[in-house]
Amino acid sequence: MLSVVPTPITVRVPAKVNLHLSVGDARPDGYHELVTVFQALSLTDDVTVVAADDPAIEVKGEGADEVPTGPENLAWKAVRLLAEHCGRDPENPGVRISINKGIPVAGGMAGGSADAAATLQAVNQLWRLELGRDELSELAGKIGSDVPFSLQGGTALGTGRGERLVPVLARHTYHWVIALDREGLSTPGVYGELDRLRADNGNGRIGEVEPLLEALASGDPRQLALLLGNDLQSAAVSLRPGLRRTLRAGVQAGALAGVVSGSGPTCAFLCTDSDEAVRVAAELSGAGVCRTVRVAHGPVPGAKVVSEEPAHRPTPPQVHA
Ligand SMILES: C[C@@](CO)(OP(=O)(O)O)[C@H](O)COP(=O)(O)OP(=O)(O)OC[C@H]1O[C@@H](n2ccc(N)nc2=O)[C@H](O)[C@@H]1O
Ligand SMILES: Nc1ncnc2c1ncn2[C@@H]1O[C@H](COP(=O)(O)OP(=O)(O)O)[C@@H](O)[C@H]1O
Repeated sequence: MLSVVPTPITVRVPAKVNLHLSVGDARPDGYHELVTVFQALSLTDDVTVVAADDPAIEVKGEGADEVPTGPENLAWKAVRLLAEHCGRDPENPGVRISINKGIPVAGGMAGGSADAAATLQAVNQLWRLELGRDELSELAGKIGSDVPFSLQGGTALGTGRGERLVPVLARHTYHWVIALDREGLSTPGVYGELDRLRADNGNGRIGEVEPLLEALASGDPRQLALLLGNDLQSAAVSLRPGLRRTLRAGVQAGALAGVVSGSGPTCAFLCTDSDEAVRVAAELSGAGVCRTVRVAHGPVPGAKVVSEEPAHRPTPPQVHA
């Protein structure tokens, strides 16, 4: 009898930073209406899926210990949703998933969303579903507000919960220094803290998004730096006061500007060019204000298949007796 060696599929997927994150009031469903500009950065996770009788998930790399491997893992949610969508058994999807994390966990850089997006893309190919971009994006939005952007990548304007996207013209590659904190922050916790701060003292709001879109079209990082803004920053700083020091240290080290990424606690610093980013990263890493520092650039593409190789390549062919 002939059996086919299962072919694993690996998808690489980027982190994101919010260049602009304007948060409206809480809606009746508990979500906040957003106007945000996402940019996909070159910190990535790799997600590999392979057909297997015993479904399982394994997580390696940056912060792997903090990532659940059960049904709460967003990659599992993606597999179950796709199985339901195409009439397979969601309890027994016959897929094994391996995640190699380079995106900080609970860092406000959409790592879990990235893994869900990568899994949608990979399983779409594994099961030869041929779902198009719009259909995958609709499924992505059911998993989490950030998941459609992780699929799409680039630079995009997000509205609604953040799931409705329009691509944005970004003329330039931007160079970032990313400061990772010692411990994550909970996204609902940070939104809740913002509501509390606003109820207590009417906490200020960042301005309109149009000037930032113009700065992106001009391609001038100095202009963009002046316009980075995040309504969640005050809430993240309120929960993690040490971030104030981190933000100051990045600018003192020579970054054009710094901003808390999404719900934090990761801070992103925009630099004039790649050499300057390396220099700022070295100085910031010596300042003792964060766990570790990375250099990244953006925009980069969204979730993308990077390999479709045989799992164990004994010697070709892929079919054995
Ligand atoms: C803050 C942002 C900014 O891009 O990113 P992160 O910092 O998490 O990466 C996002 O809004 C996070 O999106 P995501 O992490 O996908 O959130 P979801 O799973 O959809 O929602 C988790 C919880 O966050 C809160 N939430 C999320 C999105 C939104 N527009 N309003 C909200 O209030 C709700 O409490 C919700 O229950
Ligand atoms: N594949 C995954 N990778 C990382 N975290 C995950 C994943 N699936 C579920 N989670 C959970 O989601 C929480 C938020 O993680 P993450 O998406 O990395 O951060 P953020 O929402 O701040 O961008 C984590 O604390 C973890 O418990």
